[in-house]
Amino acid sequence: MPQTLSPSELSAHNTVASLWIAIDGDVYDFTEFAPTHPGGLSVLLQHAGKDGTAAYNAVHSSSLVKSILPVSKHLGRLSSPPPPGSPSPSPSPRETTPTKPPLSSLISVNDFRLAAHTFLPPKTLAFISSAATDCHTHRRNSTAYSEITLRPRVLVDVSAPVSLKTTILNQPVASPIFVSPTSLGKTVHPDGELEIARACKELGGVAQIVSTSASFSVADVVRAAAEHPSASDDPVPIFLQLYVDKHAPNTEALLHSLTHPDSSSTPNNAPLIKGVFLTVDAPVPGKREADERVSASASLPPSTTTPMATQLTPTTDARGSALGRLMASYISPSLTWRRTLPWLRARLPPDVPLVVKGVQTARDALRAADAGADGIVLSNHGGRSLDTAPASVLVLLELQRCCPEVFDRVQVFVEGGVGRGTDVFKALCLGARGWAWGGGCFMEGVRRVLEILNDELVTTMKMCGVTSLDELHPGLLNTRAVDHLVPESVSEEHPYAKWRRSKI
Ligand SMILES: Cc1cc2nc3c(=O)[nH]c(=O)nc-3n(C[C@H](O)[C@H](O)[C@H](O)COP(=O)(O)O)c2cc1C
Repeated sequence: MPQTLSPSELSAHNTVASLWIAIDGDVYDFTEFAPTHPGGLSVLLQHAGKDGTAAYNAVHSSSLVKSILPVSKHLGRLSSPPPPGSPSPSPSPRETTPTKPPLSSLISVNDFRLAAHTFLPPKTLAFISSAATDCHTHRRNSTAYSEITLRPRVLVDVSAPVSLKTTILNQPVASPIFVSPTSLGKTVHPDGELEIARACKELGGVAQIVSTSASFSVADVVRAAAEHPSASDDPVPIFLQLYVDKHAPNTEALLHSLTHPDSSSTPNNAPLIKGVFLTVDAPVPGKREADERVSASASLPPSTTTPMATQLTPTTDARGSALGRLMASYISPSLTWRRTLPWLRARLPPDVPLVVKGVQTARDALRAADAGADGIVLSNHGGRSLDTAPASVLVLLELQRCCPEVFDRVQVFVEGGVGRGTDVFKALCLGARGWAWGGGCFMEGVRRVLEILNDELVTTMKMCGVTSLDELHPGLLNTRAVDHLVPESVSEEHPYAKWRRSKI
């Protein structure tokens, strides 16, 4: 006999920490599922603690909820189900004035992600948290790490302090963890990318990659870092993430301005950037349905300008309102290994490294090395581009299995799967030089997030019996649970399925 729950019991569970919704008279606990809801957490929050029957039935079949949630999450029957869509007795968090939780109460990256869902405006949230179609890659980026287990060494003296200092593309940095480019920083924080630069400085010089579609120019970001008072005087290495413009002269002008600045911007007219990360995993925008669904006018901050890219006004079209898609229409879809890399190389001073961001196979890692790239980022845009592309840590394993020599030819970085210090540890053990974090989602507390990740990395190292980054190696991991998912050769043929023209 199922338990009976009253509407007031239901209404008490109206937050990300405890998120219950009634559907067709049954009460379900969505708390664990909510962060991975393909339509976005914010939609579930709108119905948290209430009867969501009408909204649910408008988009889902009645059986779906039962197949998605385990039986244990079906909590019981609602005693007197209110008519669909009727207001709940107590207001949901969305109906009250949202307040930001104190930073000190957030102690993990996931805490930040959940907190963002409680106070960011719907459109901002949809833009930063959405991923492509069913979000499989987005999820697998992190679950693949959890399938890889650690092999700790015990009774090792780990009393020595751990230094995370290393180099990235010849630049000294305070940590192998650095900040990925995320566009339109102002949608999250009025100072957007400037705030990230300040945090990177306070942490003793963490590398920051600034998006072509950033809310501030690279020159502004460099200045913000330089002018920010901080106990550490170590410089913040700032890199440009490059989307090549359909109108190539725009890109040429941008690169020229960053590599040949006037003396008012940098001493000795040195390049403003320490390198260029060319993004190659988004020749066309991914289909991010949560972003398409929320109207462009839904509480978007007034300023969504991109000083380094073609200006566009977010709007709505027949496919929806995705900010990511509408703002990306300046990006060229016609880049190639043969034309684009030599063209870019010729436009950069020899000491400004070029990195290919978005490599997803061993074959393309070799192509990047052959094309003279200095580094590659194994990335799928955080699952925002092509759903069911492989989790990036699996591509790292693919390189180890199929073309280990590539680690001697280019610096290999990994990103995707915002997570834990243990994830960073695993990527470093597998030969990654650095691990980039998609910082845009949490601009507000970027310093604290980086501190948490660094702290978790150090704890993991000590628990595994190592006190220096040089001591990390694959033998500290057990990858058997995912080894069967890793391709066995760089061949681009399928291992057994053969293409044949139909004879029928
Ligand atoms: C809000 C947002 C904006 C992004 N903008 C860009 C961008 O302008 N250029 C780019 O190369 N990648 C962009 N990315 C992808 C990130 O650089 C990175 O690949 C991804 O966030 C890594 O996955 P993670 O978020 O799971 O750490 C963006 C990601 C997010 C979440």
